[in-house]
Amino acid sequence: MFITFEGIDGCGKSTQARLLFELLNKEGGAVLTREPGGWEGGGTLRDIVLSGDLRHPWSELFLFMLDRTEHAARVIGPAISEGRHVVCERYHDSTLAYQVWGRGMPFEPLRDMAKLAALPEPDVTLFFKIKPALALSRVGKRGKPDSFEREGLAFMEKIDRGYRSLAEMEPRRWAVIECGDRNPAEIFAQVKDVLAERGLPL
Ligand SMILES: Nc1ncnc2c1ncn2[C@@H]1O[C@H](COP(=O)(O)OP(=O)(O)OP(=O)(O)O)[C@@H](O)[C@H]1O
Ligand SMILES: Cc1cn([C@H]2C[C@H](O)[C@@H](COP(=O)(O)O)O2)c(=O)[nH]c1=O
Repeated sequence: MFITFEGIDGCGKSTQARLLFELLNKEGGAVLTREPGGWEGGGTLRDIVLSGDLRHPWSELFLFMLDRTEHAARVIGPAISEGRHVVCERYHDSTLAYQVWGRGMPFEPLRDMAKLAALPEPDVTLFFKIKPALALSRVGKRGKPDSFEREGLAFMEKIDRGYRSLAEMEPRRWAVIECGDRNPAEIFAQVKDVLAERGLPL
């Protein structure tokens, strides 16, 4: 199964993705990956796109797409073909939430890029829904924020609206995980319930 994890910065995706990966990988074979940068060579691209140095929104978009197409070709596609479970932090929906709702780029052309590039479609997308102020307060306690985290609360509220809209558009693929102020174990229990409902009992 190809499972993507989505949500604003600091929502808890990495924490939950790791818990799921550890469970799925008990007998080996599962893949835990992320965007941007989840392929050999992707680290440099990640540094550039998160640096805040790019001057045109389309440069940012093209770098995220370049990262994704290589990631799909080198990591995600082969793993799916081998029948492995793939747990991926962020995927094309991050582009829709951040570049469309966040940066104001056009929805339909960006949505259609995934089909044009023949990207693998996720079986399930988990949206970790959290109050933007709470997520940002967690991000603030971490080290140096990246360029998106530095955009602040109003920006994260736009991204949050984007994710809510995307989840409403495709309820068969998306599952909303209400994080509230629950601890990681409580949230993970809901992740397992949702995946069981979607055909992956854990
Ligand atoms: N349920 C939770 N309750 C309290 N703190 C949490 C919870 N889940 C994660 N955290 C903490 O919040 C911070 C952000 O969590 P995490 O890195 O998992 O989020 P993320 O969505 O992957 O963030 P980003 O997208 O910015 O990398 C971390 O310090 C993590 O330990
Ligand atoms: C894939 C992707 C990511 N982003 C943004 C979202 C985050 O602010 C950063 C990635 O940082 P994280 O700590 O790994 O979550 O990049 C984006 O704007 N568009 C995308 O397609």
